[in-house]
Amino acid sequence: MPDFQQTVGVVGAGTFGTAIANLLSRRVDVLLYSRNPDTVERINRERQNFGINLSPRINAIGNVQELVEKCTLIFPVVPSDGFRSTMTRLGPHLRPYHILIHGTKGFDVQGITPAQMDEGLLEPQHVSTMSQVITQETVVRRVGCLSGPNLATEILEGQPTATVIGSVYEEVIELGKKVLSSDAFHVFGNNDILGAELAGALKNIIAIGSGILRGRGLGKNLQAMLITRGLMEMARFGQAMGSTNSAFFGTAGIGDLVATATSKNSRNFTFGFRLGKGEKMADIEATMPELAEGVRTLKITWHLANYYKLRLPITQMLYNIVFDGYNIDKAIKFLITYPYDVDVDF
Ligand SMILES: NC(=O)C1=CN([C@@H]2O[C@H](COP(=O)(O)OP(=O)(O)OC[C@H]3O[C@@H](n4cnc5c(N)ncnc54)[C@H](O)[C@@H]3O)[C@@H](O)[C@H]2O)C=CC1
Ligand SMILES: O=C(CO)COP(=O)(O)O
Repeated sequence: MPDFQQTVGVVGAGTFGTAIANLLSRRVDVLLYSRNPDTVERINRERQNFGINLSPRINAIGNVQELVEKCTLIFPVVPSDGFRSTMTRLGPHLRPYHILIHGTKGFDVQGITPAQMDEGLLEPQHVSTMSQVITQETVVRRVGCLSGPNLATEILEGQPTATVIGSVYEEVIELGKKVLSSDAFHVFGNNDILGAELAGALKNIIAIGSGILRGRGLGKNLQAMLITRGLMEMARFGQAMGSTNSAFFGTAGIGDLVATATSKNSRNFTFGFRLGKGEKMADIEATMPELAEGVRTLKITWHLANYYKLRLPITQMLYNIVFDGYNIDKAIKFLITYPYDVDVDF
């Protein structure tokens, strides 16, 4: 494939969108979309975002139609609860020749009210991954996802890491590799896009748990066990949703799980850490402008696990702690004494 010369779009000028824009700017010109006109004006004036200097190849833009007309390849990187509305905004301008590779790690819920969900009425038909939302809301078919240990703060500092582009289309993987690969960013490809998306979303739940343990002052032994058993729960849930196990044991799974579940740069870990220190959910919510994705994912996963009749004790205890105020020390005791009888059980 010859060098890709076109301008590439990024939708969402948050920390990860900015990190992706900076990586892309090593190879291509980038248009970074923000829905906030003040953000667009500030980025273009200051040439900085989150205190990081932006490459001269990055320009902020507030007009979605212009972005879509100028860019064939677009990276949507907005939180999962705003993803569908973002796609409905882009949808009328997108054409079948567009390629979308998203970086969002969460689930979409549609066709059920929050109250109905709380009544236990959530079913798989209500839940979509972001790639599914793209194909539901737009004519674009060549879709991929980015998933891996990609803490935005580290990428913005220029630290090296790796990612996976999940897509059933080889050309999407190849194009993603072409525009993103560098000596600071290794890009793998995997045709199991569902597995990559599920792994990226589910690991945030375990990262919350790991943060709780750390906040409680507990050490590496227990953290290691949480990660080990947490990975099993992720894979088991993934199987129920139709993915293979393999994605959970690669860069998008164990790779991202270790990074997110051990880093104070992770919002999910930090959310858990603050819970573990004894802060109340409402106080944390009030001081986290964009709440950690894992909180939403935990609720959706717990309801779907009930639907599938899965036994996921860590997910269960985290749900009890986060949404019902269950005592953390009792939850830890429950898990330590849980009748796990097999070490590797899949
Ligand atoms: N921060 C990180 O280290 C990483 C984040 N991710 C994922 O990337 C996604 C975005 O995360 P961050 O950039 O960290 O979040 P952020 O909170 O820093 O930024 C989100 C951005 O999206 C914008 N936004 C929200 N709803 C929107 C909408 N409906 N239309 C247009 N823009 C909208 C917000 O204004 C904000 O600028 C999340 O799903 C997260 O899980 C993935 C890998 C690493
Ligand atoms: O996906 C992540 C890192 O790869 C998670 O980052 P956050 O916990 O900050 O959302």
